[in-house]
Amino acid sequence: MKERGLLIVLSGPSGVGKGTVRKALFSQPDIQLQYSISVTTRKPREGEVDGVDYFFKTREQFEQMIRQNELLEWAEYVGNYYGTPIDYVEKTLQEGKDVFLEIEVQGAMQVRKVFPEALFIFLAPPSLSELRKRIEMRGTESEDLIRDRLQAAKEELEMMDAYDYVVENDQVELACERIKAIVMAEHCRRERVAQRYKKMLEVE
Ligand SMILES: Nc1nc2c(ncn2[C@@H]2O[C@H](COP(=O)(O)OP(=O)(O)O)[C@@H](O)[C@H]2O)c(=O)[nH]1
Ligand SMILES: Nc1ncnc2c1ncn2[C@@H]1O[C@H](COP(=O)(O)OP(=O)(O)O)[C@@H](O)[C@H]1O
Repeated sequence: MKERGLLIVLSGPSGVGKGTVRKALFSQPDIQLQYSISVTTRKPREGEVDGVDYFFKTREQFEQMIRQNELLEWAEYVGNYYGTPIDYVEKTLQEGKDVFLEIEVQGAMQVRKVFPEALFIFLAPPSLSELRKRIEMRGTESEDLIRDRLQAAKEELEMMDAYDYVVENDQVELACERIKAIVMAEHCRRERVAQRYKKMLEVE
């Protein structure tokens, strides 16, 4: 039977650079990850494509997915729903591939209940003022929404101790290298545990 893939969960406040770091990570030839596309009721930003960045749904459609147990986790964040379709995650892990979730903290805590063996990484900003600068620089949100997201950021930062690793996103390339090192180390650890277990069974 094929070994199950590793589930990797990346969280961090809005504007910290999750999307940017993830894209850098996915362009690296020496690490193969499968991105789980989330469902959201948020309106698409300019340039976002349905089925690539998110599956964009109405609130009714989203609530139906909740009722039909189609989501591994979901949360309401700054007035919109976000959730992870469970089928893709389950199927891909079973194929032995690593799955990468980029989700906020409430959802991450729900994932931990279902997949305690997943790897939880929190991407942290160098400072709150740098975080504000990055959200403003991106220019996708109004002043009101920036304020709400910064408020949510403060609550999210309080949750970082619940993660296995905290990675600072001071520079994109460095953050990307750190995450890569964590994933590779976790693979080695799992391999060692599996081998020890196998040996133990051989002896008995
Ligand atoms: N719980 C949960 N959060 C998600 C999911 N997809 C995205 N998010 C998070 O929702 C928050 C808002 O996402 P978005 O509106 O795209 O803003 P951005 O992170 O500032 O680009 C971010 O923290 C995302 O990581 C999901 O499927 N479930
Ligand atoms: N290490 C970094 N240094 C400076 N700017 C960054 C860094 N990482 C990301 N950014 C910029 O910050 C803004 C928010 O990044 P984004 O990836 O959209 O964040 P998130 O997905 O966490 O909301 C973007 O304009 C991005 O180019």
